[in-house]
Amino acid sequence: MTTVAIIVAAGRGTRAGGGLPKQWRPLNGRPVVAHTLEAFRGLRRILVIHPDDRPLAEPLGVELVEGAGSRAGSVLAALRALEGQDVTRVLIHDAARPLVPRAVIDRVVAALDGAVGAAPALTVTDALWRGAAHVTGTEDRTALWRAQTPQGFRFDAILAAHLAHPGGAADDVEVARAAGLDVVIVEGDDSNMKVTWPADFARAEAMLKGRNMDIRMGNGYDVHRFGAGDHVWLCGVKVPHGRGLQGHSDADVGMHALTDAIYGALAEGDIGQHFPPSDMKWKGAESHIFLRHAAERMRARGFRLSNCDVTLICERPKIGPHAEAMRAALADILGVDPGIVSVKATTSERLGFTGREEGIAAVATALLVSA
Ligand SMILES: Nc1ccn([C@@H]2O[C@H](COP(=O)(O)OP(=O)(O)OP(=O)(O)O)[C@@H](O)[C@H]2O)c(=O)n1
Ligand SMILES: C[C@](O)(CO)[C@H](O)COP(=O)(O)O
Repeated sequence: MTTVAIIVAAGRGTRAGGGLPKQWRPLNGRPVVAHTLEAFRGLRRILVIHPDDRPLAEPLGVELVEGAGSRAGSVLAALRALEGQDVTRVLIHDAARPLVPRAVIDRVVAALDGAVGAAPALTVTDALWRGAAHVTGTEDRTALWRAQTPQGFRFDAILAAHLAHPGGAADDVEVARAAGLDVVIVEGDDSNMKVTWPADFARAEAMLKGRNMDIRMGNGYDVHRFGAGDHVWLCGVKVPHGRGLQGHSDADVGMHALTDAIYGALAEGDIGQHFPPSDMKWKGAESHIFLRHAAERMRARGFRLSNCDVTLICERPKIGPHAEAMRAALADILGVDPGIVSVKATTSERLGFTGREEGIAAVATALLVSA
């Protein structure tokens, strides 16, 4: 059983405007048609092009067929090119539908096991009105469908149907129906939109970004012991206290936990790996250096911070009066809005090392999303 995907891309995209025909314009950095072809990977693919677009199409490395002045003419050109090649089924798809989910393609293919033709569609969920500037009536929308592609057929049947058709059909299902072929409806998908108007590019890009979104969560934990001193650094704020925190750097336990949470989300180790305590260069270092580095790594990897949450665990100093300043300091270092930075504190009910005031612990979580 040989199934071939015919991707029709010979139109001029006049409604979309923008100079280059819509299928050659970029969507998230790649031509629309490159996304469409990728959706059919694993199948033999034929791309139907306008002769003027050959220089754009050749680098894609797929089989090319030159189309005609109408969509139906372009489809027929591909069908004729496949004649005598032992092709049993074809999936005819608009290049202008780059977001077709694999599940839709699979449903069409599966339905062809028991039918001559199969095509995806969606029910009409909005009311349908008649009229111009004013509503003059409402259409009955029961049994109405919004047609999508790929439209799949037994090869011989659809070739014969196209050869017999007088022209002017909206799609291949119309051609098939005119030849008396039965076409099964399978479930389509909202993301399988056809890029038709200028605003559709932004909509398709947003959908693509949502589909490819990478969400990363990381956590961090740190502890520093109390020693002599008259202040502690916590989340970038100098807090007066009867003792100080000991450490190789300025011992900002909250900032260290947050830095590790970001490294953790990136799966890039921890502070110790990036700034080894054995390296005297970092002796007494201000901890914003570490947090800035983690934030730079985050941005370089194409992520942004969705939110972060730091909890300081200590009996004293009391954190509440400083929490807002800490949020602002962390947000400033990270280059983000303080609204996505949380700093809070808890005691450990006088239990354990924090309860005995031997040191301060901090835990942090960070959520990163692809930018
Ligand atoms: N002569 C044609 C006309 C259309 N198509 C393809 O058929 C699909 C659906 O058509 P449509 O969205 O109408 O594309 P265009 O005809 O390019 O758009 P417009 O009508 O705005 O010019 C598109 O992938 C288009 O490239 C084709 O291969 N050959
Ligand atoms: C083939 C099609 O995409 C199915 O919905 C549609 O018929 C193409 O219509 P257009 O008028 O060429 O935009």
